[in-house]
Amino acid sequence: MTRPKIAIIFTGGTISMSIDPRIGAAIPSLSNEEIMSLVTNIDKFAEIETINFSKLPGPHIDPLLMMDLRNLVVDIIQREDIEGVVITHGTDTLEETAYLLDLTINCTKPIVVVGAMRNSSELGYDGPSNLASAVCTAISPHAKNKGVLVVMNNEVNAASEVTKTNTLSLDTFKSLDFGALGIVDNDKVIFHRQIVDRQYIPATTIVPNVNLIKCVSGMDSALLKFCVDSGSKGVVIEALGRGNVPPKMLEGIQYALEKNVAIFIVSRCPTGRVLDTYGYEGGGRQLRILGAILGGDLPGQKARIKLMLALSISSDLETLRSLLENNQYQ
Ligand SMILES: NC(=O)C[C@H](N)C(=O)O
Repeated sequence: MTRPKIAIIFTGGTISMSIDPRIGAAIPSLSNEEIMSLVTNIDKFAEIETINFSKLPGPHIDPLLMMDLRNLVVDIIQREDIEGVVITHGTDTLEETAYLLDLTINCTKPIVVVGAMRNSSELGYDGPSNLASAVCTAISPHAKNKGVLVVMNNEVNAASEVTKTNTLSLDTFKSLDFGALGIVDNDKVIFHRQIVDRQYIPATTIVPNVNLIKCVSGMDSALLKFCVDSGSKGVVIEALGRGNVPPKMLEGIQYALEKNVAIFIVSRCPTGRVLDTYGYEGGGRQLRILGAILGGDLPGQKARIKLMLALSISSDLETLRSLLENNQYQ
């Protein structure tokens, strides 16, 4: 019987880690073959080709590497013999890589990102079961045309919606606004809903100098001005509530926009979208009139990826607005 062929690209993360006895802490150490040997019985479902990208922990993966990974995935997914691609990744930055892949790859074949919360030296290493679920998702006909998916702990989430919510739990990846897309039940994938708002940004390069600033009460413009003066091409502001900033930040926002540095507003609240509801000083209405762009319900780290990609297409603020807001605010 011919089985579907799946490429698994290994990038590192806890799924590749064990405890190094010299330091008593986890580092990437397992070979791809060692990991695959623990995913018992997967060969009954799929033929696996393993590809090495890196052996890096999540915090060592930067946006330029994410783009290299994206270009590799594009090459592999185009191969006729490959039905789907699975990517192993450190969970700390998994959502950023998954979102970058989702925004920049336009294809029907499944692309699944997976990791582990416990390394292979810990009790209950979850890498093999997560990998098995990821492969089962990649071969599922139902997973076609759904963009990039994140599979962990038997749940399937959309890369555009999911975020890491807990430092320890196996159940850490959640789509806080909308809930999971589906589940992996043994080898079957069951979807409960569709993703309504997928977006494609035809970027093949990325502009890495984009900063993220989280608002706090009483904040002033110092950090914002520092970003602009040190060469930022755009700044994401995790604003307060519905998308408002303390009044002393207005001067910095104006300073940035005068220098053609894009200001992309999201909220520091874990759920809900930003909107220009408030008209007081520093309220969203004023930010929008000044020229700030609104980022919907994205968390800051994903908004930063989106802005970096959009900046590789254009630095014109109005073009950026239409790419980033994508008709959400008309
Ligand atoms: N669970 C994990 O993968 C966390 C790890 N620190 C990483 O991102 O590489």
